Order: sequence, then C-alpha cells, then structure tokens
Amino acid sequence: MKQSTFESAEQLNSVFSQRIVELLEQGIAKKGRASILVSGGRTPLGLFKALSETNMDWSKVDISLADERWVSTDDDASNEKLVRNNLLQGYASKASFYSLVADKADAADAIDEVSARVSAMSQPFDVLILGMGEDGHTASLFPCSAQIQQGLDLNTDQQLIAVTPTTAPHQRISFTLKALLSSQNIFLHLTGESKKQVLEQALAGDDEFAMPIRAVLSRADVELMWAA
Ligand SMILES: O=C(O)C(O)[C@@H](O)[C@H](O)[C@H](O)COP(=O)(O)O
Repeated sequence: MKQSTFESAEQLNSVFSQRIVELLEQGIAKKGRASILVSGGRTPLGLFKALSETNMDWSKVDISLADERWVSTDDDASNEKLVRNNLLQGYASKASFYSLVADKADAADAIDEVSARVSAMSQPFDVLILGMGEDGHTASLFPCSAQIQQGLDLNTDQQLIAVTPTTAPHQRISFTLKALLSSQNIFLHLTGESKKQVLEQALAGDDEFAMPIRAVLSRADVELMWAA
C-alpha cells in the first residue's frame, strides 16, 4: 500500500483534491466522462469543499456514494445531504449526482431500482474514496451485520446490497466488495491517530469478516491518504 502522510488535514485536502481532479480529467480524456464514488461520515468534509472549489469540467463527471444511510435526504445523517451541501457546490455543482436512496421503507426493496440508476454512471469508476470505521468497516460493509458474507462475496453479480448494522444506527445501502474493487483508483482517506491504529490492526491480521477493510487492502492497490 502506498502511504501518503500529511502534517494537516488542510494539506491533505489540497494535494488529494488536485490528484482526484487529475484522475477525473484523465478519465474524461479517455472515455468522454469520468466517475467518482465518495464516502460519507465526517472525514471527507474538508476534501469535499476543496474539490468544489477546483475548476475542471465537472459537467462530465458522475458522482455517487460508496454507501448511504437509509434516511431521508434532509436528515442530518444523510450522506447525500453532506455531498449536496459540501461537494456539489461551486464548480462541482455541474456534476451529475446519482442518489442511492429511493422511496421504500426497506432498502432491500430498492436494490433493483437503485442498481438500475447507478448503471447509467460512467463505469468502471475512475476514483473510489473509502473511509474506515473504528470496527474496521468500510463503505457499509459492517463486520457486525448479517449481510457481511454477501457483501464480501466476490462471486456476486450484485453491485449494491442492503445492510443492517447492529452496532451503528440506520439501515444502509452499500456497494459490494466486488463492485468497489472494480474501481480504477482506490484511496483510503483517514485522519487521526486512532484510525491509524485501527489500520495497523487491520494490516496485521487476516480475518476479513472481523475487519472488512482487510478484504479491500489484500486485493487492491490502495493508496492511503492520512493526516494527523
Ligand atoms: O456512511 C458512512 O458511515 C460511511 O461511508 C462509512 O464507511 C465511513 O466512511 C466511516 O464510518 C468513517 O466515518 P467517519 O469519517 O465519520 O469517521
């Protein structure tokens, strides 16, 4: 794993946003459009702002999330709300956003509808930015969930699954490991010492069901973007 470490989150966000834009521009040059999957949570907030302030042809970029919480898009827990308020602003307001939610009480009943929607995105995804939880989950592939076998199954033909974490709030919809691994450039974006320790624990072991981030790290050429 290539590890890029920065003295501050601001420095990381500035370098990382430039890097992402270069990769998207390369994708556009090759295929006419490019795509990026971002993660929710608190870590990417400053990165979203830096990206939104970067000038490129965002009208040729498709954006979606690696995972979403099954809440209304005006709920503060909504990753879509976070993206709309922080990334799809300024220059990046011209990008096309693909929502992972649908008007169904249970995420499991919306998988076909949302899968059909995201199939219109430019694929393979040019850039994937993953986060990681203290329990070693990534996207919404939670070790505690009954759906973890399904989420890590590389023989699946599903891009998306519904997940019910038992140690975190909200039902989720998540890209499967197989779909995530099909991305061309995979980054793990972490800040703070405690996440670094969780990562070290993940790198030291091999039980993917206990720490699903291992399933990504052991199969893909992931670049770590870390700041204290
Ligand atoms: O919706 C989510 O919760 C995620 O996409 C999730 O995988 C997130 O990236 C990690 O939980 C880290 O979250 P923080 O950045 O808030 O620590």
